[in-house]
Amino acid sequence: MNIKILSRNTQLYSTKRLVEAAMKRKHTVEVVDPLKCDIVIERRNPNIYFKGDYIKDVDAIIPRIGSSVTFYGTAVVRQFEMMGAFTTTESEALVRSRDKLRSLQVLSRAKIGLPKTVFTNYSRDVSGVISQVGGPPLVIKLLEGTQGVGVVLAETKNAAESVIEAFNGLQARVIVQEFIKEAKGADIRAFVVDGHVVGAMKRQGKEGEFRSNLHRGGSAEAIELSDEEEIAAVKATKAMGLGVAGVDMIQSSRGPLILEVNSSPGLEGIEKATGKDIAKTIIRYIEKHA
Ligand SMILES: Nc1ncnc2c1ncn2[C@@H]1O[C@H](COP(=O)(O)OP(=O)(O)OP(=O)(O)O)[C@@H](O)[C@H]1O
Ligand SMILES: [Mg+2]
Ligand SMILES: [Mg+2]
Repeated sequence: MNIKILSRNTQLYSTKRLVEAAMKRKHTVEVVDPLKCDIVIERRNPNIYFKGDYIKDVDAIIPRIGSSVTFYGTAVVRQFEMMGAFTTTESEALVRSRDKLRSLQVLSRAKIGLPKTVFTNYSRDVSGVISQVGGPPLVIKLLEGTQGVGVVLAETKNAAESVIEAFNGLQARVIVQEFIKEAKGADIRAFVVDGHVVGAMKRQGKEGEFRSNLHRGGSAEAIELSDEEEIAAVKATKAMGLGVAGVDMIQSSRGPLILEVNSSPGLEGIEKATGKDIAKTIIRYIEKHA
């Protein structure tokens, strides 16, 4: 098959692994920087112009779209869809996943456990918002953060008020969320491909850090999910409409709670923690569906 990996950087671990896995299975594979693609639109003839030529006969694409280029990256994914290529991440699902508020709305309708979350447009009544989520300590998140940046723990009412007011002053939209203390700075990343959990790890934040993100210095180890956790991860991925997803959840006293569903989850952490060939699993998923 002719597979394109949409990625800005051929040297990234995930990109390299996907290229390697596709080659091993005898596919033709190329890394395409979505920002270097021109989208050509005319009657009944959707095209993409890349490096001086039109891209032709693509069977499948694997979008690896960073959150800073969501708009253009999604347009390129959509164009490949118009050209009839199979995609491991549909453009609609990609956009949906990039907005934490929209994601939580979709997940809540699908009856998936979530930390109680409040979104307010303009918080004249900051203290009302704070009491909605059960008072401090609470978590404040930028709507479009990633890698743990823009996720703040406010331990007192005063701290919560100042942080919310500061973000509002910067015109940054935030959600306010109950803090799940029992998680003790740990979370679970479940990697889902084609409706199945293909690997899972528990991440622990470094000493004194409530965020478990590996980019924030957390450590990871492979774990076996409980049935309840596995069902939650699969259900969340399905609700988001994603073929490949990294589902983040925390263990609470009332069961697993989903924090977010990532649509371009990195392969390095999960492959190193589990020793599994996740890249190959993604290529096999394409072989089954493209
Ligand atoms: N409500 C909460 N209660 C306890 N811990 C939380 C809560 N929300 C987030 N955390 C911790 O903070 C981390 C980062 O939060 P979240 O996943 O929402 O942000 P992110 O910036 O999008 O991260 P990612 O890089 O995984 O996309 C979580 O992995 C978890 O360890
Ligand atoms: Mg995220
Ligand atoms: Mg996360």
